[in-house]
Amino acid sequence: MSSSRTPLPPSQYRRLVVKVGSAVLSGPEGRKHQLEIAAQVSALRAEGREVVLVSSGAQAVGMEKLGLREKPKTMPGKQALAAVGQPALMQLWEQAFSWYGLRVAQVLLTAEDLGHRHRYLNARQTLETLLSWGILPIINENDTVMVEEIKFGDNDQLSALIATLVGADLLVLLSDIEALYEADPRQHPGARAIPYVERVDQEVLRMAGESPNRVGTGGMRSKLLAAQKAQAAGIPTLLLPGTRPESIPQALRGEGVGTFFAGGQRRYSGRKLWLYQLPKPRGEVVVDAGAARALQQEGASLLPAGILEVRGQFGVGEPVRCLDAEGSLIGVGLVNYSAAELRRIKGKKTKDIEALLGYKNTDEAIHRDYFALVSELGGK
Ligand SMILES: Nc1ncnc2c1ncn2[C@@H]1O[C@H](COP(=O)(O)OP(=O)(O)O)[C@@H](O)[C@H]1O
Ligand SMILES: N[C@@H](CCC(=O)OP(=O)(O)O)C(=O)O
Repeated sequence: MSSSRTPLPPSQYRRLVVKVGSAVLSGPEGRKHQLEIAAQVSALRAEGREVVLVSSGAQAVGMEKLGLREKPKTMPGKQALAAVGQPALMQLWEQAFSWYGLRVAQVLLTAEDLGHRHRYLNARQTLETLLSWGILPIINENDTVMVEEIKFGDNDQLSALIATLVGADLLVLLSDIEALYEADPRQHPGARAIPYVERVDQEVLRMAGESPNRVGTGGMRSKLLAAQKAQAAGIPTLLLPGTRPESIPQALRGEGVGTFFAGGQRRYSGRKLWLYQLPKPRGEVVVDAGAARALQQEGASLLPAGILEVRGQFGVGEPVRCLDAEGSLIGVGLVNYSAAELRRIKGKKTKDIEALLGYKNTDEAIHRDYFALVSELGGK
């Protein structure tokens, strides 16, 4: 189950996912930064590295196109803005990379796309094909069709998922800030930069200030959560100033810029890692103490008998969070019964399932092979 990756020296990272935040691409210097990032990404490619770009900025570019000073507050407003900005954003990238003879491809995804295993694997094949053709994939969330329930959260989370999906050696987060600081430097100008983070734990998460910048979505906390997700996959993360993209080769040469988050031990691979990283479980099941113990200590599957409560609406095969009676997260798994069915068989013995439902799918509500325990991964 657990597998470890031998840490590579940064100079040998072959496959990189580079995420560019809206703040870097907007404002009077936005186009300049974009051109400079294209130059640096092209240089990485010329060195024989593969790059997948995750680019925010559809809404920021949309604001510029429409001459708006503030981002709309409503979801349809943001979606309409992204619809205006996304083609313009892609046009700018296409132009910028054409200087270096690089062809680009647009890939728009929703969390729902990566929340279904076969669609997840399909997305991977598409990205692998593009990379094998020497084309630079440029990914963004498909803002125009997303609704809150199927949203990734933000592109920091998306980039960590993509890094896992393509088996990247490194995730690079380009933001409008030099590094992670002890505290939000906007509120604490004296805060010191942190060059190295071994593990993203609660203490590190507390360093992040609450709100993002004017155009960003996630803020520093979301970058830390992305680094944590990448860490669970054994992938290191570099947080660098996208306003100075020459920081990318500097960091790869081992010069102390930005913040480096160690990759750590990969605890899971394949399906279990995917379950752990799932952006949006569809519902929750609350289990009794006996079931919690069986799941956590005995490596058992979850039987309907141990379920106390079923929350939300989900279908067969969809991911749900599993909580103990105190509300603590035990893990995430794929259910063998729908929410409506589980409500009818919760707390009941296995032998009664068929009589209650008129059929029996399997004995288990969640099979062990489709369940990822959060405790083994150090919290989520
Ligand atoms: N501890 C911290 N260290 C560095 N930056 C922080 C910290 N806490 C909050 N921030 C803020 O996070 C912002 C970057 O996040 P975000 O607005 O999401 O940017 P992006 O558009 O690049 O995704 C910075 O501008 C910074 O003010
Ligand atoms: N998909 C959105 C970006 C969302 C997002 O996460 O933005 P950011 O925090 O700047 O990386 C857009 O293109 O405007």
